[in-house]
Amino acid sequence: MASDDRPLALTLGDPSGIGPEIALAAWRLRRERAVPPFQLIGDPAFLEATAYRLGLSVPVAEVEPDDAVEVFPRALPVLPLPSGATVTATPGAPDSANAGAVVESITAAVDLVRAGVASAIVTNPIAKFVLTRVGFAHPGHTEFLAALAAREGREPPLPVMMLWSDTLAVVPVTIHVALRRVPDLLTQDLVERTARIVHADLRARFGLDAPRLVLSGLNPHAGESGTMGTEDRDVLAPAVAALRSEGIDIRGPLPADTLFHERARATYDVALTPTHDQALIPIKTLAFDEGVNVTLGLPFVRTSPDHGTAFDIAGKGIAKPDSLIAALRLAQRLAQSRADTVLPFPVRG
Ligand SMILES: NC(=O)C1=CN([C@@H]2O[C@H](COP(=O)(O)OP(=O)(O)OC[C@H]3O[C@@H](n4cnc5c(N)ncnc54)[C@H](O)[C@@H]3O)[C@@H](O)[C@H]2O)C=CC1
Ligand SMILES: NCC(=O)COP(=O)(O)O
Repeated sequence: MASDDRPLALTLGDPSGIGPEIALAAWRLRRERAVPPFQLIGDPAFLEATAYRLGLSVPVAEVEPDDAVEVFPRALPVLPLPSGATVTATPGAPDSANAGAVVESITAAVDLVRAGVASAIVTNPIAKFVLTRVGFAHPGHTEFLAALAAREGREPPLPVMMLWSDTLAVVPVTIHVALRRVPDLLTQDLVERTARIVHADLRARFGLDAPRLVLSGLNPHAGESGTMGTEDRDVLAPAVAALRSEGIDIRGPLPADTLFHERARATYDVALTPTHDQALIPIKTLAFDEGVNVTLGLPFVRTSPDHGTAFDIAGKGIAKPDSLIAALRLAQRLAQSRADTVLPFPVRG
């Protein structure tokens, strides 16, 4: 089967969050917004009940993996969980009783992609604490998917989180870790490996011949020559020098506070930052509804909306499906990408 013909695998996410309702909304907008065919991996009866509760006329069809594309125009295809687990959930009230189903949906999506039945994975948001309190060992999808991608006897790949939009693309070098741990984790090796993956994936999957990277500093004023912290001078600058000597177009470390205004954004394709929030605050400010979370460095394509479970609005029917739709569309394009396909990186100056 050609990659164009395969559906995307959409995970359940936290069933008490907005994932199920934005999946229903995305399906309703499939024609208007050219949403590519997807199948949700979960409990068909739960999706049906969610549609009913919200007053949405969405037919839900229980499918086999190969049926989704044919079914998609007329019904939301839902593939039951391999274990047959069912789901009950109260919107806005996360319950670790569903942790097994949430995790199983993710592993099933990876299995579908591995088997060549789905072209890419799109994940609905999970609440990390709901899973970790029942022993889930990974801080997020990004790290879990890398563990699932590991080949026997080999180190798992280094997963790289990129948040992408038409306005800005950003990569946090450290991801889900406490701020106080960042200086220790921010090694020259990590910066270099991260930048190499970003460079390679922007070329191979996003079709950019010569991606322009920048790296922000960790400290105020990128350390002000070592007077406000030494990591910028002693760790980040040598990483940039080494990467440049390999032919990677990267500048930095540059002061983070002046890296995200419009003229600065026109000078690069993607900004790498030492910490999670240095990267995610600007993109969620500029493009919250359109932003997509893409995991680079994996042997398969995975995207996700940029937002979380939004328990505060779950079940109210007001959650916007835009970021999920952007994630579905980007996943399809990346799965089909060839070297001659240039995705709209916004920031070409
Ligand atoms: N990819 C994933 O699985 C992600 C999961 N999370 C998880 O989500 C949980 C909640 O995180 P928060 O920091 O509260 O962020 P959040 O993104 O869930 O919510 C932040 C604010 O944005 C609003 N919002 C989010 N998505 C929206 C949408 N589609 N339409 C309208 N309004 C929307 C919410 O109502 C809330 O006011 C956390 O447990 C976190 O771990 C957060 C980000 C990504
Ligand atoms: N803040 C981004 C986020 O939490 C998404 O994490 P992941 O579940 O995609 O690893």
